[in-house]
Amino acid sequence: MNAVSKRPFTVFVEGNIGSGKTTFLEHFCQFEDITLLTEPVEEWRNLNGWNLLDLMYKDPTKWAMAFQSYVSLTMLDMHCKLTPTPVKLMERSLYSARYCFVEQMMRNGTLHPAQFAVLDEWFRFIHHNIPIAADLIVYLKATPAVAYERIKKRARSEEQCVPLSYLESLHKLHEDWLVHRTLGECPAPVLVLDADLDLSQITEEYKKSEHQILRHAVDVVMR
Ligand SMILES: Cc1cc2cn([C@H]3C[C@H](O)[C@@H](CO)O3)c(=O)nc2[nH]1
Repeated sequence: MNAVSKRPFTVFVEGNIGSGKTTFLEHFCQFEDITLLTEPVEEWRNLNGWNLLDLMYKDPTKWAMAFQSYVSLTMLDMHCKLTPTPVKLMERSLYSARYCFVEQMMRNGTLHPAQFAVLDEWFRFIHHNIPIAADLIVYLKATPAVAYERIKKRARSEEQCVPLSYLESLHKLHEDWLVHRTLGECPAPVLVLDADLDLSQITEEYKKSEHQILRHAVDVVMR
């Protein structure tokens, strides 16, 4: 009788550009009972030699559709990845793809309504036909000004042209989706963390999520 493998406790780590998701995920590297799936930015920067991220930021109206189509494919790949561990932490999801980034690009006219309709249809089809598990959403809530400063400091070349106004509208979409619940569907309970805290204080903030996450990682003795 082969053991029926329970699906892993799945966490989406959501937040604006520069909200500190990578730093948050690195905090959980220490636990071997957790599989970390970080955002496949390197795949977006090199698809058969094409840097779709750069193309999108350089000419959004021309490349947003191709970029968001590919982002959705890579996110679906992450959702479908089988993990050997009882806990799976994903950076972002098909939900933030649809309700934050695609929504933002439709509202600011970067995506033509017909292009938006195609991306929305893909999202609906996947959402209704492929089980995309979520047990908890950790929302790293950062004020746009703090996120903006971090982006400048991180200096990812493609992002240097991202204006504060873009972060402000993305922030509002995250708030509507995860806090006010006025946009789209929220697939799991949301734990909001204060992502404005700087590195020294933020580890304390992370510990708030440790309990909710690690209690599903069988071999970790709680501190
Ligand atoms: C799901 C999803 C993630 C994601 C990231 N991005 C951008 C924001 C950042 O500049 C970079 C890495 O997150 O990619 C985007 O435009 N659309 C996205 N959709």
